Amino acid sequence: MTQVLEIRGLSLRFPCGGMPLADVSLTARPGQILAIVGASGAGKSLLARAVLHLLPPNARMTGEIRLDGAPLDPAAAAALRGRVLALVPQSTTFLDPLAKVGQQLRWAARRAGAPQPFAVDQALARVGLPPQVAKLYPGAISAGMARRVLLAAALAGDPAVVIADEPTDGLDPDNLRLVLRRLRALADAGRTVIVITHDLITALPYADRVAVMRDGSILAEERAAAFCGDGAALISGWSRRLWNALPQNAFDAADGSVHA
Ligand SMILES: Nc1ncnc2c1ncn2[C@@H]1O[C@H](COP(=O)(O)OP(=O)(O)OP(=O)(O)O)[C@@H](O)[C@H]1O
Ligand code: NI
Repeated sequence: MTQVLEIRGLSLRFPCGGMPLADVSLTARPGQILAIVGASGAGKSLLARAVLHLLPPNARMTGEIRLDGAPLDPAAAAALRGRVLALVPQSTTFLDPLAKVGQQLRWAARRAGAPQPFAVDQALARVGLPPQVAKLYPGAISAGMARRVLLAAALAGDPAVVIADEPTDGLDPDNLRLVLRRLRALADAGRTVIVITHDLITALPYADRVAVMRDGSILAEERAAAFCGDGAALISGWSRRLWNALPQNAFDAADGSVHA
């Protein structure tokens, strides 16, 4: 099973200017959750889409992406997408409004080569959804339910590499924990998991490593544990600024400011 995902010197340009990704290098490893955190517009979703070669047609990409050492070019990505390499997209509009949830999960499972018949009820239960949801159209479920349906669809074929783009957005605390625990369990079972989020505080207890992204660049890559305690193990000044902004540290900031 291919699992080590390496991104080297990845840059993205749009013809009308702008460089939404600038020389991004990252490695995601089996058995770990790599959290990619950054503000809105940092380039997190474009990075996810670049890995799967699902970019806007006018995007020009340079750099290298490898899966277990083999180049992940457009042809390789097309062959592996949805099977070995799964994306949980950020937008719930990726659900087909004209097909029932159960049908969409069966499609995802067939595309992924999962054993048939596919156990839709179990797939729903694993993301905290009752079996009746299978019979509903996306228009009849809430945004938080739709997000979990997208997760269930992405996981239908037990992919080796999972990139989840804001998988907890809009979820209540119980379901948020359920989703992150599910992703943690996948990593513990040897899968390679990337969680993209603007919410460091929520992701931190589940992550192994944290990459901090801003304006299309990776500013820092740290062990998640380095954000605990006094943050002395943090390597980068950027990470320290993030650490200062964690609620438990807000009033301990060296300069006394909440927004370090
Ligand atoms: N098709 C496109 N053409 C031009 N610019 C784009 C295009 N898609 C995205 N961008 C720009 O690239 C930047 C990064 O976008 P991206 O969606 O990756 O951000 P993000 O970090 O995922 O933000 P969010 O947290 O809001 O989801 C943004 O400034 C955005 O305007
Ligand atoms: Ni995004």
